[in-house]
Amino acid sequence: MNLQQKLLFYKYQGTGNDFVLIDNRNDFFSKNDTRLIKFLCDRRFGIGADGLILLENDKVSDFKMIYYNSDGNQSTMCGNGGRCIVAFAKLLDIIDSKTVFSAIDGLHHAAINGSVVSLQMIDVHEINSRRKHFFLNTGSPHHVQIVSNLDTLAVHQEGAKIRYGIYGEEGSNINFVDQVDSETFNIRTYERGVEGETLSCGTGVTAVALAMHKNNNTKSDKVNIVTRGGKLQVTFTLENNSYTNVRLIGEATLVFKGEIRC
Ligand SMILES: N[C@@H](CCC[C@H](N)C(=O)O)C(=O)O
Repeated sequence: MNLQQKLLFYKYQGTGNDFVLIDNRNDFFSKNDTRLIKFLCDRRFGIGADGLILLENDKVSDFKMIYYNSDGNQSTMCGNGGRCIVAFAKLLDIIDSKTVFSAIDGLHHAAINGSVVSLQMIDVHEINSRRKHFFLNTGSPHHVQIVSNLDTLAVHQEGAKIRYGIYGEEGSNINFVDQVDSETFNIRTYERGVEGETLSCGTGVTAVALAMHKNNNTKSDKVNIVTRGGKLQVTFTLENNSYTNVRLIGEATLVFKGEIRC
C-alpha cells in the first residue's frame, strides 16, 4: 500500500474484545507491515483495537481469516475475532446465516442469528493439569488458574509474570478464574500480543470452560462465562476423553466504519 493512502476499515467488538476488520478480497493490504498494523491498532494515534483481522478469499471455504495481535504480529486463532468476522462476512453479503471459513487452526463452522454468533472451535484432546493451573490449546495457548481474589487481582502484573516466567519466548495467554455457581465462572485474561488485560478473550473463555469441566468444577456441557466485557456461553460434547463440537456463543457487533490515512 502507498503512503498516505486512505484505508477503509470496520471496527467490531465481541464482549469488549475489539478489532479492526479489513476486506482484503482484492489483496491490497501489506500483510507483513508490522508497523502499519501496530499503528492501526494504536488507541491514541490510530483506530484502536486489541487486534486486526483480514477477510480474504479462500479456495475451500466461504472466506479466510488472518489475525494479528495489536503488537502488529500475526498470531494464532482468535475466538472473539472469529465471531466478529462472521458478522462482517454477513454485512458484506458473503454469507447468509451459516458459514464455514478457514483460519490458522483449520476450518470453522459458524451460525449467525441477529447479533449472536455461534462459532465452532477446534476439538481439544489434551488438557494438562499442573499443581496450580491447567494448560490447553483452544486454537491459541491458554494457562488457566483458579483464584479467590479475581476483582482485586493485578491481572497485568501477575499475567506478565506467568506469561514470561513459565512460557518463555512463545508465551501463552493467561486466564484467572473464579467460580460463581455450578455452571458459571467469572474470568479475567492477560492476552499475549496485546501484553495486557483485555475485556474478553474467546479462546480463553473456551479454555476456562473446558478446564473447569475437566477438573469437575462443573458437570454441565453448557458453561456460562462472565468476562469484564460481557457474557459468553461455551457448549461441547465429551467423547473418549476429547472435547468435540465445541461452540463459543455470544454477541458480535459493528461499532463503526471509517477511513484512515496511513
Ligand atoms: N482475543 C483472542 C485471542 C487472540 C490471540 C491471542 N492474543 C494470542 O496471540 O494467543 C480471542 O478472542 O481468542
